[in-house]
Amino acid sequence: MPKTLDGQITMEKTPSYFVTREAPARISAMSRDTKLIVVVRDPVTRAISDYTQTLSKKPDIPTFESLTFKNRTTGLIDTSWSAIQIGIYAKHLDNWLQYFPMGQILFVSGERLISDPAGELGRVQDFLGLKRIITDKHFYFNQTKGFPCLKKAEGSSKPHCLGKTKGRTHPNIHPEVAQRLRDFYRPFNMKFYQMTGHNFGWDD
Ligand SMILES: Nc1ncnc2c1ncn2[C@@H]1O[C@H](COP(=O)(O)OS(=O)(=O)O)[C@@H](OP(=O)(O)O)[C@H]1O
Repeated sequence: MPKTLDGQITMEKTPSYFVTREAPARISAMSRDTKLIVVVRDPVTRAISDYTQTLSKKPDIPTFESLTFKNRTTGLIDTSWSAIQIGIYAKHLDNWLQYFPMGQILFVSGERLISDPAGELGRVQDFLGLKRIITDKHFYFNQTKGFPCLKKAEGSSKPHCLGKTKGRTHPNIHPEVAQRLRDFYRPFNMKFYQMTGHNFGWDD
């Protein structure tokens, strides 16, 4: 990490940090004051999104259903499959709380990042002790993309949406499979809501 000067904030983003066992100890050893931001979304949608991303690179992988279950008849879920494992947020958070207090971690709602990007980024700016520079006026909803986009990209006068790999169409998952996954995640989600003091609304 480069040294941060007064008035600067150094940021580093890697999706796998949150689920990497060694990450909290290593980051804490580097700087105990590091602020941590984690974007979380409904773990069922997250698993399907994860699968969709893998499928786009390896079209020959088995179906989502066959990877989800260890045993389809009993409904036993394969928790060793990373797409499932990553969504057990309470378990991963437990690991971080051994090294960082809750006040140093901000959980951003992936759903609200889409429905109210300025509101969610407002929380991020407050958490980082920044003035709320990014507001509603920076975004518009792009009907073609189906997502919010920036009215102007940084250093440009043109609108900017995230790339093609963000916001892919998900395959249809059998409702029974999705329901079984909802039931699986519910207790972990409840624990996560309790730990963070925030109901993300995935089980409403
Ligand atoms: N504004 C905007 N535009 C496009 N996409 C948006 C936006 N805001 C959030 N999202 C959601 O971001 C999801 C992709 O991010 P990833 O989690 O794959 O990013 S990363 O690879 O972990 O960095 C992606 O998930 P998928 O829909 O499954 O592709 C989106 O739902």
